[in-house]
Amino acid sequence: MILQDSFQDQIVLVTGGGSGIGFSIAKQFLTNGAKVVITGRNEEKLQKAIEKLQDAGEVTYQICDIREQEQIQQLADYIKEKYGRLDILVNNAGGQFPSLAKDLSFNGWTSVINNNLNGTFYMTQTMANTFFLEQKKGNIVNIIANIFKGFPGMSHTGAARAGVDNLTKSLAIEWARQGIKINAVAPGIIQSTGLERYPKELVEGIAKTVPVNELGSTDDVAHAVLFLASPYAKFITGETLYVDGGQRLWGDVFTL
Ligand SMILES: CCCCC/C=C/C(=O)SCCNC(=O)CCNC(=O)[C@H](O)C(C)(C)COP(=O)(O)OP(=O)(O)OC[C@H]1O[C@@H](n2cnc3c(N)ncnc32)[C@H](O)[C@@H]1OP(=O)(O)O
Ligand SMILES: NC(=O)C1=CN([C@@H]2O[C@H](COP(=O)(O)OP(=O)(O)OC[C@H]3O[C@@H](n4cnc5c(N)ncnc54)[C@H](OP(=O)(O)O)[C@@H]3O)[C@@H](O)[C@H]2O)C=CC1
Repeated sequence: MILQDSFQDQIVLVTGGGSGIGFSIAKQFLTNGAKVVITGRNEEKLQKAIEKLQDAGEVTYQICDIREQEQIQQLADYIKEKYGRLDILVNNAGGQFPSLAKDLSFNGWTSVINNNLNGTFYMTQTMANTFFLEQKKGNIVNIIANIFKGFPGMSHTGAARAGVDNLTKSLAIEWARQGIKINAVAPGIIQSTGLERYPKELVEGIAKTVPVNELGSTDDVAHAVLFLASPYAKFITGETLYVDGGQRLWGDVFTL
């Protein structure tokens, strides 16, 4: 993507940047001149990612569970001390597991809501209060999922991501006059480390359920994120961009 140095020396935070989609987002920002902080819960994973990313530009990591408000404030303090500002937040960290609603324990439901809805809100509010509202400038991109027709088989994450989809619209308006833009990217099925954790029988042949007959790549998602964070999208806010090969419009994601 030609971005004409749009991200030169911009400070970018990518949650869950140690693997998969988040790793590609971090790499693309670095390649386009940004300084990037990646976060996650697993230090070894983050260190390995830094080793692979450091040739592309200035990148550091912080351990931060997005469900832990104290850890999020510590992360904000780290960025404030190191850079004095934050330009772009990518809320990519998240995850869930397949389960029919009837089999979900209350704790299983809560863990997925916490991970994908509450964690995203905690991170967004903390970074807005610490940086964006004071700066009167900021750009937020939330990674959600294909929830266009609901998410049968993963109703917990469907509910959580629909919450983030709507939060994106609300905050786009609440913060529009403060120079803050917020959009979302909804990936379809992406060939990534995350997908490797799903049962084989669910994933086998899944590309056939995608109209374009292939899975997306982590770079496909990263390109959409960079577009929304770039000046090319300066008049776009409160929007969700589907990166799904048309899947939201056609058939089932997986057989129940
Ligand atoms: C095939 C189509 C794919 C569709 C496209 C989507 C793809 C992706 O999003 S891939 C990328 C995402 N990566 C992941 O999803 C990572 C894998 N998931 C997780 O790491 C976890 O599921 C978690 C983060 C969502 C939950 O972690 P945590 O809160 O630490 O969970 P606990 O181990 O404490 O368990 C809490 C609660 O949840 C139940 N549970 C956890 N995993 C499963 C499971 N695989 N199946 C059923 N139930 C599960 C667990 O049993 C606990 O409940 P209780 O037993 O009642 O206490
Ligand atoms: N791959 C796909 O087909 C799709 C993916 N998505 C979403 O895209 C995002 C990236 O997924 P993908 O790259 O595929 O999968 P990964 O599992 O590789 O990435 C998820 C990342 O999030 C981090 N993470 C998860 N929970 C937390 C938490 N509580 N606090 C901090 N970090 C956390 C993980 O790091 P660590 O383990 O170090 O905490 C990991 O780096 C996720 O939100 C996912 O649900 C949505 C639709 C489809």
